[in-house]
Amino acid sequence: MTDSTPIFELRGVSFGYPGRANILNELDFALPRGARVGIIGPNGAGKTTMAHILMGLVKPTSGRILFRGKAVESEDGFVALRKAVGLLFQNAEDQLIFPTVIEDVAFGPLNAGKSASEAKDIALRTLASLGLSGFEHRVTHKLSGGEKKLVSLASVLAMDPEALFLDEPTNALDVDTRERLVSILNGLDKALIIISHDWDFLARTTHDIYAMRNGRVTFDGETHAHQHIHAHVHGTTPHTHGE
Ligand SMILES: Nc1ncnc2c1ncn2[C@@H]1O[C@H](COP(=O)(O)OP(=O)(O)OP(=O)(O)O)[C@@H](O)[C@H]1O
Repeated sequence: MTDSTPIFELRGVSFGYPGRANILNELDFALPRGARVGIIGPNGAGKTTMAHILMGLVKPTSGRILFRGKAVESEDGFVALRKAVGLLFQNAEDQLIFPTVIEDVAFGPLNAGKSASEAKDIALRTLASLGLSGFEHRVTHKLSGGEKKLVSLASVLAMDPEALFLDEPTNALDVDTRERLVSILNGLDKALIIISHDWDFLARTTHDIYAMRNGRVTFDGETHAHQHIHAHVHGTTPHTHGE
């Protein structure tokens, strides 16, 4: 692997759910090291499915997944990929499976072979880095939606992945929690790939925008130069960031 080898690649990936037409058609996508990428596309376009195929949770009908330049051909390969690329699920409930916060956040490090005390230390440090000190003994299912999202993120960051894949992270977040997420993500030295309908969020956290259409992902431009519409001082007038 060289510095220019992407962290992961999807090559010629096609997929359709049983009995339905293909939603991914010969899709190609690569995430370079250190890249910060947004993915947009209409509801039902297949963005979440693409994320799940990458992580080995759904098997493509055809095509290949490469991790650090090598084809992933076994569950062990996907285990290694999932350590390096942390997926933040669209629904925090899919991520948080234990009764308490500390158990959820320590699970990844424990599973990766850390001792119980090392895993606990990592979990406490990760929670503190997200402003969640004191949350460790909270009951997970009693947290608010925004708190669950941040604890989910802590459980992913505790694995210290090289890249984060976030699936619609701002859904149902209030303004303050969304702002917190922007500043957390901008403080991370990691590659990012973010699926979102939230233009303003993508403009503030990513550099390149890709669009999913007709089962493929294509480069749509740099975020700062992208014309778009969102709730903003510009109202609904299309504008360029930096204006
Ligand atoms: N397990 C499943 N079985 C059958 N169809 C499914 C399944 N999961 C998703 N789909 C369908 O596949 C299509 C793509 O879904 P997917 O969640 O990947 O889209 P998306 O681009 O992430 O959409 P959104 O922006 O609404 O989250 C949708 O029509 C969805 O209903």
